[in-house]
Amino acid sequence: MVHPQEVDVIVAGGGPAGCVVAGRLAYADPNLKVMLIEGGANNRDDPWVYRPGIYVKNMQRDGVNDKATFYTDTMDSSHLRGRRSIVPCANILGGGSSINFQMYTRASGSDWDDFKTEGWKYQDLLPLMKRLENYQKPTNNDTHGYDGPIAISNGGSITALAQDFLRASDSIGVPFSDDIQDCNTSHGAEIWAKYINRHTGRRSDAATAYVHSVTDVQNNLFLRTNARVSRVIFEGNKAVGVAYVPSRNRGHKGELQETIVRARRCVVLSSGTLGTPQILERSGVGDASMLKKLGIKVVSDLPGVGEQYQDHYTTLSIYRVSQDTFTLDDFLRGNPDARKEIFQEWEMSPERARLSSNAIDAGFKIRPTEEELKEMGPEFNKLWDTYFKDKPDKPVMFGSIVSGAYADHALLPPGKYMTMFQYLEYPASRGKIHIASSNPYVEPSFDSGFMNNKADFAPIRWSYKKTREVARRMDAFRGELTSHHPHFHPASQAATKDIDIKTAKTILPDGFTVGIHMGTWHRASEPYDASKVHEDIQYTAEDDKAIDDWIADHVETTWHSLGTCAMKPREEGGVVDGRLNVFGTENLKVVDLSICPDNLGTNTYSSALLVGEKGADLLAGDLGLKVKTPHAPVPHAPVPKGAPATQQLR
Ligand SMILES: Cc1cc2nc3c(=O)[nH]c(=O)nc-3n(C[C@H](O)[C@H](O)[C@H](O)COP(=O)(O)OP(=O)(O)OC[C@H]3O[C@@H](n4cnc5c(N)ncnc54)[C@H](O)[C@@H]3O)c2cc1C
Repeated sequence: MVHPQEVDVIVAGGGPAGCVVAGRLAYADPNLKVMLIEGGANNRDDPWVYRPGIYVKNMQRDGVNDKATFYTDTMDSSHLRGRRSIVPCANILGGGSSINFQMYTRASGSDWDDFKTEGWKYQDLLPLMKRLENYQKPTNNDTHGYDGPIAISNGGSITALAQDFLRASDSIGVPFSDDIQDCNTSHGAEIWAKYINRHTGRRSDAATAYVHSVTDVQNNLFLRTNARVSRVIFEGNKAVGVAYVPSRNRGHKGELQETIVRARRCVVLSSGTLGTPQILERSGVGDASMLKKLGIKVVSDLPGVGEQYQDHYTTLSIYRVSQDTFTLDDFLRGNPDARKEIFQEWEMSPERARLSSNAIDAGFKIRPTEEELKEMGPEFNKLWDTYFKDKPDKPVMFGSIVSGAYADHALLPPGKYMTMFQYLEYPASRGKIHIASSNPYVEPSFDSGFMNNKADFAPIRWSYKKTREVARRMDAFRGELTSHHPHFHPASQAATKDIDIKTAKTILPDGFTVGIHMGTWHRASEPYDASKVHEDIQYTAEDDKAIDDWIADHVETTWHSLGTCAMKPREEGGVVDGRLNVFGTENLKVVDLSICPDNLGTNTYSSALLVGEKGADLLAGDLGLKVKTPHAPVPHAPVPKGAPATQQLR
């Protein structure tokens, strides 16, 4: 296909939101010329993308074929005890949806109402939430959709650890529910669904669903990959095109080699929360004084660009499990037999293979009780009163279980593990990102802002205790991997204990040192006793301090960046209006998670798709078009004979 130098609409960035906009518009009108420009490689039919269970590999950083860009704090953070945090974000077509962990959750209804923007209320958005889904699970509420391009299911397998987790959660007061993604439930546990098509076993990424589906049947959607958009081209304040450069700056002795493509109708920026503000600033949209210092001509003075960066915060704690539990550890270690078995299983029947899963099979949303709130200190209580108290649909924390260690296995002792993820859903902390040069190859200045508001410590501390109580009550539990827990004083009642000697002997039956008794390095757990009644661990103020230090040392991104180009009034630091138009410009929209003026209590793929759907409708409205449903047939998603009612028919 010959690439035109001028099209109707340019979409800069091929993440979920960008794929939805480009795909929906191109499908709406075969005469409309749409170009999607993506900084990373094409994801089409890449087995390292579509096989769900190998997602952790995407977090390896080898500098050769990285599927992620790794943003590191520019300065040491005093809130992280001198550490710099790292935020990986996607660098591949499909954006986060090509490399993410495929966990399906949705925001609470009040999250959207809190945007306080006409047309963005929960009830306005519900039809679009349904439009995007091909929900492949049974459900008892009317919030899901069945005819959309994005498949959601339990994947090819669910490990036994999930049931163990759900039973133990129930015993500590988190009840089981068959769907806590109804945009309303804020305290409950469930089998965690996945962005996996249950009929093919493949990841349901946004590029396959929205873009490849259209390029298979029409020729008006032009795709450029490995091309980094450096800036928007303006005539006056009207966007008329973009300039892009090769993503890798290897040729031309480091000189900028820009290619220009013109857009007759609109330029849409969808380069994600960390990419979009950089493009805006390089184009002259941002804080005027900062831009002038960098020698950039100001098009629109918007000091809010790049500010109010938000994420969710993850801590993870790792536990030992019995040797007869199925976990992915041997596969993740690269054990040749485990690898062969799991890959072969996928080749034979991907729809029910263990690789057709992310091994994150269960999770919960939780809110504290009155009693627990009292222990959470004044900073969090203040936030509770203003932010959570009157919004009963907002959870404070998520927790989920991984059947295996989410860690570098070269650094772990032999054995089997489970990981508890704790996610803070509405942090009060804020960060920022700004360019340091007009050159698109120069690293930006980044401050993740993690934990810079003290109110964020108490809920994470609370959820660490909660997930630990769940783990201790699970049948598979065989101790704590002490390196991945707070360093409590050894004499504390809360001190962690590693594997029990009986289980240790099943790991290394011929080991001469298993169970040697020195009393210092290793504190063994009691042997497993199925009839034991567990009392909650009591924590002292010193123990709480140990947990807070551990949080500062280890809290990480949840890869849910949002908020740097907020949709709110200009005088309040807003960057876009309710129709996603950039203030002070014409023909320029932002459509990605950077537009969120407040946080969303969810793993954010669902929200990025929803913002994309809303953006597609708004742009279609501007162009006098209407989005067509159902969307073009999704490649590799055939409907088997005797398709159940929840599968889309084609
Ligand atoms: C490792 C990881 C795990 C995650 N796990 C989950 C999960 O389990 N469940 C869930 O719901 N969500 C998850 N997420 C979050 C979810 O994937 C993101 O919220 C979502 O992808 C955001 O969509 P977006 O369109 O706003 O931006 P992005 O996905 O960030 O897409 C932006 C795109 O723009 C491209 N780009 C950037 N700059 C430029 C430029 N200058 N020129 C051209 N292209 C550019 C990037 O390469 C990228 O493809 C995860 C994300 C990551 C990274």
